[in-house]
Amino acid sequence: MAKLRLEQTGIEGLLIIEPTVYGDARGSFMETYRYEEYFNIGVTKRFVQDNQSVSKKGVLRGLHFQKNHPQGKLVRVIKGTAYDVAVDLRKNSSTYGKWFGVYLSGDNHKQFYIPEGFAHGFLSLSDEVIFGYKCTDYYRPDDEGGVVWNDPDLAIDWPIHEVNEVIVSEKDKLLPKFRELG
Ligand SMILES: Cc1cn([C@H]2C[C@H](O)[C@@H](COP(=O)(O)OP(=O)(O)O[C@H]3O[C@@H](C)C(=O)[C@@H](O)[C@H]3O)O2)c(=O)[nH]c1=O
Repeated sequence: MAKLRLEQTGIEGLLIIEPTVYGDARGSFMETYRYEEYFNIGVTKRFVQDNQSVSKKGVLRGLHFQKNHPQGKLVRVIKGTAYDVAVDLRKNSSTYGKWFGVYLSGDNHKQFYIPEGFAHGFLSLSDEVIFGYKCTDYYRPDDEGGVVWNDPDLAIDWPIHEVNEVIVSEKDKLLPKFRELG
């Protein structure tokens, strides 16, 4: 059974989840998603897509969202360590414009549930980060939105001192600022 440990983040709906890990002489085992148990702690949307990315140290992906078909995401690091950030873009939220960051690693097994209505991104802090996530809606390239990672108003405290250089895609360098979002 999953036996989940839950941490609140101070932002409604945004959850840190720690599944139980069963270690034995062979290695370890954990359930990374189980519908009814995750539903009971607030992960209520169905998932329709699973993704995996591999990143070198210093790669920063984000901050991304979909405009008309928002995706909730259950994210985790399978191998390596990343600093993962969600920004609340829900206009009716008391924490609108606030960000929350958490270290996710293959060793701490933490999962981050980012509901619909957030921008999401992460910074890879180890030589290789294998990142896996489930999404509540399909990827639609024509619906992509984003905010530039180093937006001055969001002022995200990325741990860039832990990497030699920050590597950002050309697409992500051109993302608008938070105050330019409609
Ligand atoms: C995200 C995504 C990308 N792709 C393709 C498009 C492109 O050719 C290639 C790389 O796409 P990107 O540069 O957008 O990948 P990436 O920068 O890793 O995008 C991801 O970033 C993180 C932070 C998220 O939160 C995700 O939702 C997603 O936006 O993969 C898909 O086919 N399906 C997908 O779901």
